[in-house]
Amino acid sequence: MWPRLWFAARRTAIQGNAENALKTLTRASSSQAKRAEFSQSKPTKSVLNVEKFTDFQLYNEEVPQFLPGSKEIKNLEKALEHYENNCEDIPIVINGKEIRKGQETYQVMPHRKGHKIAKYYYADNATIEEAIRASVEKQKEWDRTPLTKRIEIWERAADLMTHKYRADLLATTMLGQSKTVIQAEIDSGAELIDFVRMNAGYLKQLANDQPLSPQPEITKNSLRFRGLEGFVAAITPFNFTAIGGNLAYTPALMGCSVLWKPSDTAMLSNWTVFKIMREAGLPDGVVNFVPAIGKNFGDTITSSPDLAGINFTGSTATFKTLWKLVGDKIDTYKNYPRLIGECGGKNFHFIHPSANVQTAVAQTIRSAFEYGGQKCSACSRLYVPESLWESQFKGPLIEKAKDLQIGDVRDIGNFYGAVIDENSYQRILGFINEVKNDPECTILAGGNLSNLKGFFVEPTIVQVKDTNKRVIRDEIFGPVLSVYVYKDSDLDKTIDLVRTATKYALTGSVFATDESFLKRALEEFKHAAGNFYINDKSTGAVVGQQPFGGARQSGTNDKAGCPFYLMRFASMQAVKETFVPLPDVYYPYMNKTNN
Ligand SMILES: NC(=O)c1ccc[n+]([C@@H]2O[C@H](COP(=O)([O-])OP(=O)(O)OC[C@H]3O[C@@H](n4cnc5c(N)ncnc54)[C@H](O)[C@@H]3O)[C@@H](O)[C@H]2O)c1
Ligand SMILES: N[C@@H](CCC=O)C(=O)O
Repeated sequence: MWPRLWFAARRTAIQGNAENALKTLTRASSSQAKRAEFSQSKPTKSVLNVEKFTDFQLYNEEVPQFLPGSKEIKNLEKALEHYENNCEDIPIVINGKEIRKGQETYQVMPHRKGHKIAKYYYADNATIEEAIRASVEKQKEWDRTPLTKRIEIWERAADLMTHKYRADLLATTMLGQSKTVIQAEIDSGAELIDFVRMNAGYLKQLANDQPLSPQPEITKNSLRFRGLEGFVAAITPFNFTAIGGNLAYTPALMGCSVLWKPSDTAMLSNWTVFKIMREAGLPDGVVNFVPAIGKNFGDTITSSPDLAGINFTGSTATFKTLWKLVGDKIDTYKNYPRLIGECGGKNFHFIHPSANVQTAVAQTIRSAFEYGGQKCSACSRLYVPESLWESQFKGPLIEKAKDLQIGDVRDIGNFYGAVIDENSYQRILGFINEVKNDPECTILAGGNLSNLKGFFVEPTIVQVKDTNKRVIRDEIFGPVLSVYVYKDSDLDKTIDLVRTATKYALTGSVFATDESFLKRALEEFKHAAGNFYINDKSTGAVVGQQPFGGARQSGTNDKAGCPFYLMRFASMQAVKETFVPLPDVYYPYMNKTNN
């Protein structure tokens, strides 16, 4: 009796009449009551609460104008005064405990290298291990925190960053990373706030996207988010405060616990982000602040069986080192560690003979020299056709580069400040000396450097005759632009060259008004850039508008600034809940009844 009623109920439900299906089930369950020892007597209810969201805050933060006398300028001036005159003592923070021990180190202002703005401590291996243990413990608890609660913290943090602490974020980024006010704002203001607010919005969208449950009275299917079991190491670069915040806190939003190793040369701004997240209500231990010597940190985290992921942005060489360490120890981990790495670039501007020259020149100057070329997306190789070069392009390009003023970032007339540190200065000097000694390279602008007061490098333009030169092939990460002038009749050959000349594939732009060429360019450069621009510069991706990342040696292309990025830090669990009993094993066609 019972199985027939059960299958009848299923059939009715499949036909869409849920109410009748339930009535049939009720009859079935009453006939079943006598055999309660085999099965439940009535349908059960769902025990899994799947949170649903309706309000998604998906909008970009407005960039203020910073006009003289404006409120934002007054606030900024005050904050700059404060951070210039108070050397902050930054601790290691593990599970809320502030630790001030280990090798003492200082962060200086790159444009005034004698001026210290922060003192911090390198965690030794034992301290890194302590942070790992604390993170692994915390993850179990944090992962049970409802999404709604986490999202509230992120939205509160975005508000704190927008209002109360915006000037602090900007000032610490300007002084510590030598950014002009506008470069600091598009990074530690707008982009950081966008990451924090929009990632919370993306999580709501993702959580709403639940699997099919065609017979919800009988079976409910759900997908629930789990953080990565163990800990995630966020290893972050100097050049974007926003990247530090995104790399450390997006895994946390998704239920992971994190060891954040900030860059030595972005310590003060990254510490400011950490403090804001703490004030917003993030429980202790979810993100642990662990400055350390890179190699010690890399060796220690990859030696832990609990390593669940590495969220890295920085140079290709460092990422490869980490990948190799993980590969060597793959048999020791409890999970397969997720490896997320956004790395270097050698980004191109390709000028077609039909291009609007004025735009192409202006966009190239901005892309190559804003923040002294220290964006992974900066244009560092320019291809110009012979038909435009001497007659229209070369003069304005050189003139504009020579016109750029560089110096202290507090002087608003300066286009950029200093490069980040002595290492960077010496690397750039190496490239410039190489081209000075190479008869196949001509310096068209700049080429002078000074590290007396700070690490200053003039905007430098180098024309190369041979595209195999290191200066047009390797990442320099400084204000050095290489130009190759191609014969108009060699268009096809040059396209090929642009595509294959480097190992990177991060960003690239084409400038043209010829539509058929632009359509062709979309195909030709499909794998040459993760972020591709038409008649726009290769820098300046906006969260939610141009999700960011490149392939080949430029990284794992996980596209920060869109919902897919969040999924890298989630290990989903599919849950099927069945509300009706199954008392027997037979199918109707078997024509068997229960005893
Ligand atoms: N693709 C992107 O989205 C993106 C964005 C920003 C910067 N970048 C790239 O970042 C680089 C510049 O940043 P950087 O100079 O800070 O890079 P970096 O590789 O020198 O350092 C990045 C981080 O790795 C740490 N580190 C160094 N050696 C380590 C090791 N052995 N183990 C573990 N950690 C180690 C550093 O201390 C720092 O925190 C450029 O190559 C740039 O193109 C890429
Ligand atoms: N997302 C930034 C680059 C970040 C890397 O340095 C841009 O698009 O310019």
